[in-house]
Amino acid sequence: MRDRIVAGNWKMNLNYEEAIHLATNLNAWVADNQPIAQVIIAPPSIYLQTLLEAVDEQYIKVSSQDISAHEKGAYTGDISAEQLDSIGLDFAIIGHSERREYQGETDIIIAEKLKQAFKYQINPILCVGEKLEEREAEKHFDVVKTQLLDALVAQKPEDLSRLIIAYEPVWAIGTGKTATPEQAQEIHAFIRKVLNDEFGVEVANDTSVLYGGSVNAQNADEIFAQPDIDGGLVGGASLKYDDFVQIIAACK
Ligand SMILES: O=C[C@H](O)COP(=O)(O)O
Repeated sequence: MRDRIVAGNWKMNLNYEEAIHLATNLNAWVADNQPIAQVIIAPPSIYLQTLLEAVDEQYIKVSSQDISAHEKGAYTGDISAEQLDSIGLDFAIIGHSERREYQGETDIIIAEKLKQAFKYQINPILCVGEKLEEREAEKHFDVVKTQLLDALVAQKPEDLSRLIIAYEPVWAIGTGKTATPEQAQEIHAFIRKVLNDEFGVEVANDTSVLYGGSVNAQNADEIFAQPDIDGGLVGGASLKYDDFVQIIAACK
């Protein structure tokens, strides 16, 4: 059985008080409602340690939004896997399309980040997904396959048991345009086929593949009902308590 997961990527939103307020309310909701899905929050890095202490890890896991490709040294602003591990953090989003676009992250850099995560037993949420022009040119399967293989072939096979994948079509992120459940299912099944062909049936069957891109309280049910969609990576709607708990509850 694959893990069902709903992760909230807060991106660069919420001040300190808002972050504590949302995290503690979510923690209480999860404790009361015991959802099937593992709930993860990915706050800005400045709040990671505080939120690790503010929530109960049996209810909510805390994730970094990024990880350095380097072990240590003169990399101003970076946070290393070892540092994240040293505060007890178990998850990191890697290769989000906003970092690919605004920070120039390539598949080669992303492969290095994954190696660092695995070295320190951090579970990476690897983001892949095509841009609008790539979808319109019907290149989305090729783009996603290349992103997956470039990131994963360099990893040790035994580390792949920690892997979580998030398929996020760039044209659906923050735009209000969601992939239809059928479009999302089609590419999630394709991702599983690539995993099967390259890394074997166990990795294909056991890796949770999340959908991200304008998931909200209204569309979550239908998206999460697809057989190859194991949950969601949620941006905007994860900042609103009422919406996010409905999305968590929709992941059955
Ligand atoms: O990491 C989350 C995604 O970028 C989705 O963001 P969104 O739900 O605001 O479209």
